Amino acid sequence: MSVIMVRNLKRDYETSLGIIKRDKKIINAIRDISFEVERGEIFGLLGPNGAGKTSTIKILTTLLAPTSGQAVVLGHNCFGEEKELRRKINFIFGGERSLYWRLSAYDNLSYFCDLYHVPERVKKDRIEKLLDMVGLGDKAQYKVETFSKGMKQRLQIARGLVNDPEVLFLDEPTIGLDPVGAKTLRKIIKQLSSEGKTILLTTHYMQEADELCDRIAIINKGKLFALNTSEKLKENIDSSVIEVEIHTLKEDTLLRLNNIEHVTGVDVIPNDVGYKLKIDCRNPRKIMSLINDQLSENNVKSILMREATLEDVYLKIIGGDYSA
Ligand SMILES: Nc1ncnc2c1ncn2[C@@H]1O[C@H](COP(=O)(O)OP(=O)(O)OP(=O)(O)O)[C@@H](O)[C@H]1O
Repeated sequence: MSVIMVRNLKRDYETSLGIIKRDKKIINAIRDISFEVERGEIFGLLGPNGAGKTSTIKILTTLLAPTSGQAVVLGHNCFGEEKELRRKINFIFGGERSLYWRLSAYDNLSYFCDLYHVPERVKKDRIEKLLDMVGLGDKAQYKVETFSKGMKQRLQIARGLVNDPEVLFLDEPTIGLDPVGAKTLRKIIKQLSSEGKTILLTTHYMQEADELCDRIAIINKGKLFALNTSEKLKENIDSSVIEVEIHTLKEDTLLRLNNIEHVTGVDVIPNDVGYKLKIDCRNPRKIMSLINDQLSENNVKSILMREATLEDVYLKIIGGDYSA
């Protein structure tokens, strides 16, 4: 049985418009999403702002009722069996301020242990172990208000583990962290998964998703657009990219590039130099000189060849369409 099972999930919000708020508008935040997550998996939900990621996590963590469809975690219905489920899961919303800043790190965790009815005989050991795990063992008695953002975020992770949850939901866990802080957090997330915890996370950082996630779901406008391992997602798009920076863009350049055999698409991104052309292709070595020929009048500044990244996949799927 899958640890998380989402089937034909839908969630609408009703909002009022205008000053006297008589006009109602329905927002279809989740239109139709289905996926399953297995035990020990790190599962990533990617998508632009407003795609429906947080709403999905809120439903799975029993904080929001679905409009229709099924959301089942650890065999418990997320709507109707909240009490049983809440003991076994936990969640962390990146950048949240659920910690008590006037209390020490230890006392914060102690407070949250009590909320989850963690037995006194295991409480002290668990708190110490968690503080060590997130690298705050020597800061146990320091007040949270003296902590940096990264330290607070790591304490949030510890807070999310006080009830030893089987499933952990992380909404943008590394948002606002410096590269070292984010790396430390990713290491902790991997360690948790290797201990058998199931993790569902959202992130806007493609490299992070690539490094962490066993499987990735890309959603947009409340619908699932792709679901697979990062490797398979990359294989499914044409697997190489030639990036060219040019000073000038001639009228027929794109047409000429698109006519080259093995070229499957060209994106134009204006930049400081003039334009960056992202040419999706197969057999890049074979067509490199042809591309160079076609760009001879475009004042080429640089040209490089690389394998497709998860960001290429994401941009291809989401395109420039950000309207929710
Ligand atoms: N309480 C609410 N009332 C009305 N509309 C809402 C509410 N919460 C979310 N929405 C709308 O639902 C849609 C999905 O929002 P959601 O927060 O789930 O997206 P998201 O993918 O998490 O976005 P982000 O990456 O910006 O966090 C958006 O159009 C949003 O404006």
